[in-house]
Amino acid sequence: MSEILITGARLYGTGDPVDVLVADGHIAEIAAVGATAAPKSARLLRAQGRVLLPGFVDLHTHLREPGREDTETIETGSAAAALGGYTAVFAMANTDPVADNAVVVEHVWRRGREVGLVDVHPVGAVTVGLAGERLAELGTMAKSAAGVRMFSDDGHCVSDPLLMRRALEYSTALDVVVAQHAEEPRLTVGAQAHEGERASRLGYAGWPSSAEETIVARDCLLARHAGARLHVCHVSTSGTVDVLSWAKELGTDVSAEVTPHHLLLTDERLATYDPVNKVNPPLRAERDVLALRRALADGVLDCVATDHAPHAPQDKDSEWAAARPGMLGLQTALSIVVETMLRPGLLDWRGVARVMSERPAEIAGLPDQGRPLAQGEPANLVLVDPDAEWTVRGGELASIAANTPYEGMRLPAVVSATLLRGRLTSLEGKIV
Ligand SMILES: NC(=O)N[C@@H](CC(=O)O)C(=O)O
Ligand SMILES: [Zn+2]
Ligand SMILES: [Zn+2]
Repeated sequence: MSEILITGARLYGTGDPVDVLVADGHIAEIAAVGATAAPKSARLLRAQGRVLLPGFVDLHTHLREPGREDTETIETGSAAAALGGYTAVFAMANTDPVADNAVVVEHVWRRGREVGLVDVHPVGAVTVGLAGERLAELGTMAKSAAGVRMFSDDGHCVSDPLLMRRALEYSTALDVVVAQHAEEPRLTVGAQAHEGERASRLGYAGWPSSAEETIVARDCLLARHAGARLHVCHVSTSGTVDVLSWAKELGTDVSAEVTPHHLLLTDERLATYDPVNKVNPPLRAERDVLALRRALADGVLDCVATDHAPHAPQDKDSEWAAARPGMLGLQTALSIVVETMLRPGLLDWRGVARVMSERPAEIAGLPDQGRPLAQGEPANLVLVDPDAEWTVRGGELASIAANTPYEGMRLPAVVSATLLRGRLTSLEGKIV
């Protein structure tokens, strides 16, 4: 395998620029500029003082294959991930057929390997067909070639407490994590938007914060009693932050993610009537956004996950109530984190590495991702130009779907290059 010499990179955005020699899929050497023992044949990647970080890990992606290849495929989603700086993604189980058995998870895993742009880890469904009635065969999926590490009915809440309890108990024996889409369905019947003044003025049925918070509180208690690990998907309210903070103080083994869109956007977007802003859980109030940012900075929220959710134009460009919830996220995540966390001084680049790479890799138990930038470590890397800006155009993103809420926005930070096990997967906005 050919060597790559990254010259003049700043590790975690700090200190003097250094040279990083990548060989055989690993970091072979880190030395002062010009001081590595790089062979003449090594390919040069001029970093020009840009920021080098461990490759990002997304615990929450919808790749839509099998079933909705008209909106995204494992190939196009992998390309979006590589362009966004990701080296591993977790593909949610709400496909058609549902990833509730070894055949489907192995297909997703194999297809991800064939494409080879990012490690695609299938998430297994908790219940058969996401129907919330019977547990799926978690053990068979965990022991399959796909080696499933995370289970979720995402898109649906495992709302039956007995089923959730069983899933948590079972997960401890398999050493896997159950990720919950926290939404008490009895409280969100017909819900269209964040319950509040804006939704009622527009006549939309409200999605109350309590529908999320009650499930998170319940699941923290269930996980604690089962001695199990729980992961909470797409946290959206300040009340959930309070519940998580309490549960963590008690020593509950719970982790939680926040999406870029919940860190930036509020239900003010409802005024546009544009369903590109419709997402589950819904965009919330300013005070929620501020609480989520603070919680991500201080570790009550562990990581950022995109909830990348491609949708076809016919499922999105309709009246609000008929539109599907969800928005693209893989190629814009870093820029939104820079805009909402780094620029206001809530996180430095070290912190960005923590919330976008290290913590998600730990939560999922990936041994070769989110590793330190040090000699001998796997070369899963992303090089970021912190000073560059770009303008988002949905039609230019690698996804088949184009449903980005950031259309036309000018955003900070550009991914210059992504390396997966020492091989370039993206370079200057192009797939390699
Ligand atoms: N987030 C969404 O609004 N939609 C997701 C499902 C989910 O994450 O709950 C989808 O699959 O489209
Ligand atoms: Zn969800
Ligand atoms: Zn999701």
